[in-house]
Amino acid sequence: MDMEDHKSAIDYNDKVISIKGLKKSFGDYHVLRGIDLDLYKKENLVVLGRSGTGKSVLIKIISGLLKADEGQVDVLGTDVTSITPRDLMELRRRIGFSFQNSALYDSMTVRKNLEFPLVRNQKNLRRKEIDEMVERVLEAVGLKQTINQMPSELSGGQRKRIGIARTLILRPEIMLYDEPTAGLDPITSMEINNLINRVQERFNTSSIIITHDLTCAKATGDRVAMLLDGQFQRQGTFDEVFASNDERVKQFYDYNFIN
Ligand SMILES: Nc1ncnc2c1ncn2[C@@H]1O[C@H](COP(=O)(O)OP(=O)(O)OP(=O)(O)O)[C@@H](O)[C@H]1O
Repeated sequence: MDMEDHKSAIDYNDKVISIKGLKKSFGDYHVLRGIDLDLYKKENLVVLGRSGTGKSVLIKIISGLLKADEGQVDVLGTDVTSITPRDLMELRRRIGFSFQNSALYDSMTVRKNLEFPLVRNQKNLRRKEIDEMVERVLEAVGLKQTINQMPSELSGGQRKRIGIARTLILRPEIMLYDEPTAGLDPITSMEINNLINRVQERFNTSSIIITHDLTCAKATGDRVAMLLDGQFQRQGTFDEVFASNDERVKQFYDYNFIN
């Protein structure tokens, strides 16, 4: 990392997400049973939880794709539980999604893939501005040399990084990463973890990182929150969360630490 890369200070006076008493059920199944969670400006928050505990449901509620049954969900100063469709669209532009299925367009070069969201969202950009923005995000993910390549010529890790670059080009204030290291080998995973941290520093983003890769959690999380039985039972630094005698926490640690 170069000299200008240093961890930006988290601003604990600025909550970008504030969730209180969030509940969500599907029929008789109570997935989220009273969630309280804050995300601060420039913070990386890792959400841990076993498969099926409601991590994706939580992200969908934050991004307005699912409605909460109860509770308050403030995102960038707006309550998404009572938002109009138009305001929701505006809000979504300020959020970057890095999801497992956010695939690149196979028939377009890296450059075209990166231009795509820009050209669609900001109609009046000049060629020079577009080129500069593409180069800036490519540089940020360390893949300038791939600009004219096709996605099929890239490794899985490189494709993931280009996907993150494509999200960054719209300058999101919040980044949501869903299983960012799933399916990647340990070294490639480490590169993605470093990138998540670099994005936070360079772009001053606040992030929620959903994972069950504990190496990723430890490397990226300023704070870790563990979802157990529909609630965040434990929140704190990685070490604080796992310094627990709770059998469920111990079990999670034993089965998920890949290294
Ligand atoms: N639209 C829906 N309708 C009915 N049930 C749903 C719906 N969405 C999610 N669920 C249920 O809610 C529970 C939590 O799902 P969710 O996808 O949030 O889990 P997760 O923690 O993200 O798990 P994973 O790590 O496997 O992705 C699951 O039991 C799922 O079947």
